[in-house]
Amino acid sequence: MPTAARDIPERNGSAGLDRAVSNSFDPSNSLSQSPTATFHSPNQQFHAPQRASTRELKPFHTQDVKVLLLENVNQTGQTILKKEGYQVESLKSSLPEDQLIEKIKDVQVIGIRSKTQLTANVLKHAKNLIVIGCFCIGTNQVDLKYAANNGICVFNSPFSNSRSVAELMIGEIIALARQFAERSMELHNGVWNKVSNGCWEVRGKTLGIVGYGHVGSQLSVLAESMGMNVIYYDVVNLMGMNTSKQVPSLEELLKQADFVTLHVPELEETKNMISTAQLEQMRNGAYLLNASRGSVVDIPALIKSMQSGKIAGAALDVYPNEPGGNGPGFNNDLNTWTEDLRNLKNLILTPHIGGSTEEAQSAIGVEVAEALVNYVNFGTTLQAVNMPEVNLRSLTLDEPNHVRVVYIHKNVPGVLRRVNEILGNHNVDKQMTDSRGEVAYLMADISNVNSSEIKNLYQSLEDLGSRIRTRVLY
Ligand SMILES: NC(=O)C1=CN([C@@H]2O[C@H](COP(=O)(O)OP(=O)(O)OC[C@H]3O[C@@H](n4cnc5c(N)ncnc54)[C@H](O)[C@@H]3O)[C@@H](O)[C@H]2O)C=CC1
Ligand SMILES: O=C(O)C(=O)COP(=O)(O)O
Repeated sequence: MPTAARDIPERNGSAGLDRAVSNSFDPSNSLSQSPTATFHSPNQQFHAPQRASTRELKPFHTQDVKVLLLENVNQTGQTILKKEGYQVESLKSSLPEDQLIEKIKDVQVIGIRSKTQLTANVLKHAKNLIVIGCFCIGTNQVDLKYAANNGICVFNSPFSNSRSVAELMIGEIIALARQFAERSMELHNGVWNKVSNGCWEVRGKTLGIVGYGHVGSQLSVLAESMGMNVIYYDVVNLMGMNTSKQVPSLEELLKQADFVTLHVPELEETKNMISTAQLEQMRNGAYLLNASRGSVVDIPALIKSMQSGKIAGAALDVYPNEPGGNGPGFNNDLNTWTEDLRNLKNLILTPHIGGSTEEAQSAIGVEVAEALVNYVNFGTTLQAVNMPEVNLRSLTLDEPNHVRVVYIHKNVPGVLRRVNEILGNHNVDKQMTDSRGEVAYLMADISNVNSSEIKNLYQSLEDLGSRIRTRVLY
């Protein structure tokens, strides 16, 4: 388990508690001083949950907070984090594991997209890390359980790129039906090939959506507006948009659909969800689209089905292994079947760009960066994907000697009694606690705390056997 130093930045390898407490008690920033002299109200644009008269809470000087952003996180997100005073390093691509391990040792905050793998092996080196921001929808690239059990909160952006993915699917459905990519490639090579054979309108055709969540349901509306019939399969019973209809099994969907499009998360159950048997169940001359995760389709099986003519076309945006950055690299070294795939006709290959639009990326940048700031500065876990959602009304400027205690602990009996014995010498103004699996999250605002008492308060909580992480914000 991490030591106390995890929660607070270290310098020159020394444990950070003394420094954090003394740093936070810069004489000009003393709790005993006038609150208006000490605290200023947070910038409303970036602290949506806070109100104008609320007080900023900082665990340490914000300029000590180090943030590593990978995979070209949008400028909107970078701006928000820099405005807080955090030290932000932003790289355009992901990092190989050994370099990632070196970098992650230093930072309190990391921001990634779909490529960077934050496995238990990487996270065990992240001794100072308190929060991960996935600037995307998927969180399969993070070991969420390991993170929670080690007090690292994870946030994502649940729907800001859903529309972009749905629009890409619409473009690709028409492109496949008209063999558009093929004709364009031929003409780029100087070949005029005017054909109608095997080219169709999409009106009146059936679209089968697998996974009717944020992306699937958006796509459903767009497809119906082009006159397509929409059916969908999902493990959850969901109300269909407009006249779309849920079917009881994947097999039923595959038998009926002219176009099959996949929008499920990467899970054990969705691995190779479309393989030889499922491709056989599809209609002759049907089309397959995958913009979910590369593991969902058995690509060698798809190659065979396309070579035999059973599947008339496909569009792939995601692959089991994807390059770490832009440039050459989509070859057999990455996935052994890449050359066979590249040689197929009526196959649209895109480099995981489903969510890559200006609109989506700038919205995601704001959403995730705000969640990170609210977590670092205020302990708020609203919208967290691996921790219970806990928030308290903000402390105001009228509450000068207040401290916010955040205590992440093992979800075992008797912890609250012991925590409240420690907090009990002060007035607990408000408290919220919730649990998710093995981890519980407690937030309490307590009053009448002298600066000299904070270190003891922190240490007493740290000494409890149930402790995962303690943060004292004031
Ligand atoms: N290509 C790209 O750039 C992007 C890819 N994605 C991928 O698309 C996936 C879906 O995104 P959203 O629609 O936002 O997710 P979502 O969570 O809103 O919807 C997923 C749906 O799949 C269903 N589902 C789960 N397991 C299933 C199973 N075994 N069979 C059938 N249905 C199942 C769920 O019940 C849910 O309704 C994400 O998890 C992500 O991996 C998301 C955004 C961009
Ligand atoms: O949002 C997702 O889950 C995606 O797959 C998009 O990922 P990206 O941000 O483009 O790496």
